Parts: sequence; C-alpha cells; structure tokens
Amino acid sequence: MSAISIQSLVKTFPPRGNAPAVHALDHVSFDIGHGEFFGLLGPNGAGKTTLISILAGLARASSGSIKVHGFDVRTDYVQARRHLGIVPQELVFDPFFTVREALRFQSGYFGLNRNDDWIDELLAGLGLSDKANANMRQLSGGMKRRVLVAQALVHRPPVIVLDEPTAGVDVELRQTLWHFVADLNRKGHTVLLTTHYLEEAEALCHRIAMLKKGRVIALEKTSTLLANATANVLHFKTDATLPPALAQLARITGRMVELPAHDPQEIEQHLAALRQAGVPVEELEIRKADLEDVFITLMNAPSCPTGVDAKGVQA
Ligand SMILES: Nc1ncnc2c1ncn2[C@@H]1O[C@H](COP(=O)(O)OP(=O)(O)OP(=O)(O)O)[C@@H](O)[C@H]1O
Repeated sequence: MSAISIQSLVKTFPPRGNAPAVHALDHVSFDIGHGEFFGLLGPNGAGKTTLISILAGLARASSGSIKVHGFDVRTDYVQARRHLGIVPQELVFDPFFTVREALRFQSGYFGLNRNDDWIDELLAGLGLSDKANANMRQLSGGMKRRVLVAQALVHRPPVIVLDEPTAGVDVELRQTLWHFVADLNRKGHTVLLTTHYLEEAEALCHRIAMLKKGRVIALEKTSTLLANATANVLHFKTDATLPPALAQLARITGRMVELPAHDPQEIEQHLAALRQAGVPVEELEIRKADLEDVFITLMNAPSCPTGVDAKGVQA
C-alpha cells in the first residue's frame, strides 16, 4: 500500500459564460511510497493546486480516485484526513486567536485535548516559542506561515503536503522550514511538495512528477531526470540581441543568457553562431544542466512523457 495513490484523476471545470471548460487534471496517475520526499512541479495553471484541493477534500474529482494510506479521500474522508497534514498556499487564519490557541483549536478538531507537549515541540522546531501567546494578527507573514506548518502537524500526520510553502518567504525562514521538514522526512514522514523553486526540489525531492496542462509529462527519480538532461549549459552575459535561432533555445534573464548544449560540438556551434552575429560575450562558462534546465526542456518539448505511459502510469 502506498502513502498516496492517485488513479486516473480527472477534474474538469465546466464552461462558464464565454469561457470554455477547463481540463485541470487529465487522467493523472502516480503513487507516492511511504517515507518518500516527492515533488509535484509544473508551471502556473498546470493543475497542482487542483490536485492538492482534491487530496484535502476541498474539491471533488470529476472521476478517478486518491487514497491516503489506503483510505479514499471521498468515501473514507475522516480516516484519509487523519493521515494528512496540509500546509495551504494561502495564509488563512483566525486573527482573534493566539498562536497556542490556534494550535489547540486545530488539535481539538482531531479530538486531541491534551496536546501541549507536542505543540511546544512544534513551536520550538519552527522557532515560534516566543510567539506562543502572540495574537495571530500581530505576526509577520513569515511567522504566520510557520504557524500554518505547525497547524498542519498538530495531529502528527504520517503524510505532509506542502503547497508552495516558500512563496515570498525570506532565506532564513526557508532554511528553518527545510531543516524542519527534512528532519520529519528522516523520521519517516512522507512529504509531498509543490514549489516553483526548482533548486529546492532538486535538493530535497527523491522523486518528481511534472505536470503540464493537467497531464503528467515526467515521473522519475530526481537523479534520473538530471542524468537524462542535456549535458551542458553555456552560460554568459551580453548586452547584444541574440540571433533568432539561438534566442529560441536560450533562457534569458536580463543580461544573462543560458544555452543548452548536448555535446562539445554543439558548444562550438553556438560559439561560432555568436561570433558570426557579432555578439560580444562576458563571463563565459560551461556548467552541468540542473533541474531548471530539465524543467524548461520538458515544458517546451512536444508531448513526450518521461517515465510514464500514455495514461500517465509509471513505466
Ligand atoms: N474554480 C475554478 N474554475 C475554473 N477553472 C479553474 C478553477 N480553479 C482552477 N481552474 C483552472 O484549472 C487549471 C489548473 O489550475 P491550478 O490552480 O490547479 O494550477 P497550479 O498548477 O496550481 O498553478 P499555480 O502554480 O499558478 O498555483 C488552470 O487553468 C486554472 O485556471
């Protein structure tokens, strides 16, 4: 039995006014094993939040199923929910509670009345001990996010779901959060993470599913995705405009240009094309491809799933 099992999940939002129907999830299937740190990646609108909303019981699938520790999130909601700790993307909280009251209230929701020892442990682990009696509305955005993490964990769920937990969060909180979550994972908790920070996904996730327009287009170990990637990236800065053939391949951030290259010959071809177009380059270096390169290559490729068959089932 898997920690999370997703079978041919479909979510279609019906047409509204002039807007056509949206196929937010199109036969998504994958399993997450016990103790895995699993990344769900995809561009805006790929379907990540829709999938997590169905998992959390906040939205209903059009067809297909999700099970948590064998419990169907629809037909066995209470049991499925007990096994899940969900850290939502949005900062939702009751402004009138103190931090401790919010955590006690959430504990009560799961029938846990004497939970203060665990609440104290959570507060300490998340650097919140000195905020225990602060009112929620007095906390900074980053502190509120820490409380949301603690809230998700009050009932010691074996599966933790984090929906973009580091969006708009400073470096220090990111580090605290990752240290804390990685530790929980080492202790055996399963983690499902969605993030737009691919460096974090590369560093933390054992396995990754990439969604594009509601379909799984890659489902692999992180190491396999990286090993199969374009071998090298030509990295440089320039003020000039690239010739169109190169611009099409490049990732351009301000003055910084990154060009994927499969082999030394292709690096030489790129350099020759730049010389021919009179593009001056500064700080030229060649580096190994990272997860962001893999992500961009897969998202720009015509539909060609990696590690999945046509129905989204793992090979
Ligand atoms: N309530 C809704 N009604 C109609 N369409 C919706 C609704 N919620 C989401 N969608 C659409 O479903 C698709 C998937 O959206 P979703 O929010 O799941 O993507 P996402 O991968 O989480 O994106 P992001 O990274 O921006 O959070 C999008 O096209 C979105 O516009």
